[in-house]
Amino acid sequence: MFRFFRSTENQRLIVRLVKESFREHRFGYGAAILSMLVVAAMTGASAWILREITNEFVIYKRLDRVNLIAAAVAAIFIFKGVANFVQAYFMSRVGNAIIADRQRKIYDRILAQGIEFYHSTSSSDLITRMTNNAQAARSVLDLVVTSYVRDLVTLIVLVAVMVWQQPALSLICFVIGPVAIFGVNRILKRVRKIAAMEFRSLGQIVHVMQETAIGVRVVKSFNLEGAMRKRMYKAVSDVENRANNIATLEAATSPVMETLAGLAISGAVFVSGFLVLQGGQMPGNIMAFIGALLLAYEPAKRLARVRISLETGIVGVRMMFQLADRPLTLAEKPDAKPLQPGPGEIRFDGTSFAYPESPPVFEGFDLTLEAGKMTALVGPSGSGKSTILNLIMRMYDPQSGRVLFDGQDISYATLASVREKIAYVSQDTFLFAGTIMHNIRLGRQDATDEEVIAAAKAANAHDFISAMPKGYETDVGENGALLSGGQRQRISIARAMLRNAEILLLDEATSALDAESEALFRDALQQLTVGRTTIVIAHRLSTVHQADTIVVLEKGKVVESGPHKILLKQGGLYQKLYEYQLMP
Ligand SMILES: Nc1ncnc2c1ncn2[C@@H]1O[C@H](COP(=O)(O)OP(=O)(O)OP(=O)(O)O)[C@@H](O)[C@H]1O
Repeated sequence: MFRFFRSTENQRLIVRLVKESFREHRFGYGAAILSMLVVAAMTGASAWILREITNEFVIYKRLDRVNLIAAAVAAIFIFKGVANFVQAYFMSRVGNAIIADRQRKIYDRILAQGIEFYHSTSSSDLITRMTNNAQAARSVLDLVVTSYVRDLVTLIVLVAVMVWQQPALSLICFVIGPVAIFGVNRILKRVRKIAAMEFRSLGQIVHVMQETAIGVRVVKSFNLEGAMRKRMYKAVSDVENRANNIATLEAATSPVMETLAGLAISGAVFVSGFLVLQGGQMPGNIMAFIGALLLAYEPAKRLARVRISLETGIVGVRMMFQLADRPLTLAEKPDAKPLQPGPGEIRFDGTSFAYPESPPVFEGFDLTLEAGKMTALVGPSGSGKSTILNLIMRMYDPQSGRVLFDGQDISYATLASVREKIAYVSQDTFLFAGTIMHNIRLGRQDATDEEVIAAAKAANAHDFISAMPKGYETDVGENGALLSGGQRQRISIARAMLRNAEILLLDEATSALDAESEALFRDALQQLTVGRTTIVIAHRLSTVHQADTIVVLEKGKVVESGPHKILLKQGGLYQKLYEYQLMP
């Protein structure tokens, strides 16, 4: 136990966890700790009463004390029972509250992170953290409180009883204790290593499960069941083996402890025999001593093993704090102000940008996107089209230069005010679990049912929605799996319609829609773009025709810009792309 406090990293983690949690749950922990003290005192009293029973009944033959002592025994156990209940009640209340608090905190932190964080962290890792780390925090706190308060105080009380009754005999405990701690510590290092590996394997199980569910079409069509099964079985066996290893190591502490306890108790019994039979000691004192020694065994065993039990939980707590301490990849400036309304002009002014650990995409990039007009971005793959949308949405901040909305630098604005101005229709439409009504309403959460229906009508989605048996209350399935690609796209347009934002960003879908769906989609889009600053990554000839300006990008530079007809006549990159790439 004492060595535990020398392990500085674990100590730091636990002190931080205890500080944060005790601050928030003062009352619950206070009540639990008080009742633990009562439990400890009652355990001491139950050893003590053995002395009274033996001396008063056997030696002094005091019939008049029988009632009193019997009542005292009953009182000790009733008090102990009630205190145990109070302790368990508050510990589980606080424990559950801690899991909930931690999950909220972990989620808030993940949610506050910028998109870069999500690119560098696997979703299975996040899911495992959410479930495991909060649980780990609870187990560590439970262990710390029960071991270092209940068990430690019980042990101190019992040792006090022992010393009081038989000071010389008590020395046995002071010899055996350190030997036990030394034996257990040797096992500890191995447990630590295995616990970390077990966590990684758990993450792997979630990861493979997720890939199976998301990639089910590929898994089935390429007959990948065997390969996936192999990966899953390996992860499952890894967890099984590691859990077995930890259990074996934990169990290995038992023979050590039992042997030492056996030696201590038999030594004490041996010496006591002489003390009573030849030394004239009162047998009651010896009974109280042996009683205390026997009662001390369980809390002492738990205390000696506490570090091993803590090890698995600490892995999760460490990960939880790593997440909490990870700086936000994109944070608002402390004095960030909301953007003022304006017509919706967007300007890149000497903007330089590179993704983390990647070469620059833009260097000193200038571009003005006119308010209320439609600009189509075209260019070869990797030329920077999606990056322009990312910078407008402020998914990233440029390393130098500015992105301005109506003359206001968006990196000094609040994130919410930037995103409020934008409606984004992405190529891979994402629908959330729930009904069609719910999914469209995500565009503007205070919209009435009538407004949602109006948006769906404008997006040419109303007819197919009404034709469904449950209409707007139809469940879309996971990520809209129960709808067709064209239907999903029109729902995402309805969502953007409802948002009614100044700026519309459109990563136009390349997926082949049938002719009718495409016509409906294009028509819906046309309605959506009226009067808004629209920037579209164009893959369709029709969209390029519709655009007021076409900006042709190549390797992060604007190489041509202007209306379709003029660019086509110039015979440059646009004409080439138009002929080879954009022709349907
Ligand atoms: N998250 C990222 N991290 C690192 N590099 C990235 C990231 N996203 C894009 N890039 C790189 O930035 C450059 C510009 O990519 P961008 O996605 O803007 O091109 P694009 O013109 O939209 O291409 P496409 O038409 O293929 O979608 C490319 O070289 C790409 O490899």
